[in-house]
Amino acid sequence: MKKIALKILDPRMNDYLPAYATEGSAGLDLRACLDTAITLEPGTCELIPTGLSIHIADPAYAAIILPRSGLGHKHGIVLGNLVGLIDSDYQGPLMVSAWNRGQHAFVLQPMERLAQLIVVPVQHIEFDIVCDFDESTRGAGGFGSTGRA
Ligand SMILES: O=c1ccn([C@H]2C[C@H](O)[C@@H](COP(=O)(O)OP(=O)(O)OP(=O)(O)O)O2)c(=O)[nH]1
Ligand SMILES: [Mg+2]
Repeated sequence: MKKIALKILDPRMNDYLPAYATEGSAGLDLRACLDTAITLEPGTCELIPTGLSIHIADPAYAAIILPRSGLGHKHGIVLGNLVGLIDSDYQGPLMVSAWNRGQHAFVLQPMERLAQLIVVPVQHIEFDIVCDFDESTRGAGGFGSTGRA
């Protein structure tokens, strides 16, 4: 298994280290490392510390922060940046932008699971500047060009 350096910024996180909930889980839950509950009013966005920092170090990997489906679907709590991208050279605190896109205030409790982190492979590329592409079946068709049903 790939090892990634993890720094525990808040000692309370020792009891809440991110772990895969099941053998097949893709995501590691990230918690709201707060001292007191905060209320996310509808339409507002708050940057929430996770109490952790990671250094992936290997440019062939990145981490992605995603919403939790239950919070997003039932309570409207998603991410202010929609998706968070953690660069392999980032060493700062892992933060979650919590956005209440719903109609009701949401009280976020200290240490509540707020979002999830996945680690994904990344392919660095270089560009080969061309005037024309080799023709593909799709060509420039997009945005529904293949129909709906
Ligand atoms: O949800 C997020 C998104 C980003 N980050 C951290 C890790 C990431 O490596 C860094 C920069 O993120 P990004 O490149 O998406 O933001 P930017 O607005 O382009 O900032 P920068 O100019 O620092 O790259 O911020 C988080 O902690 N949480
Ligand atoms: Mg950036």
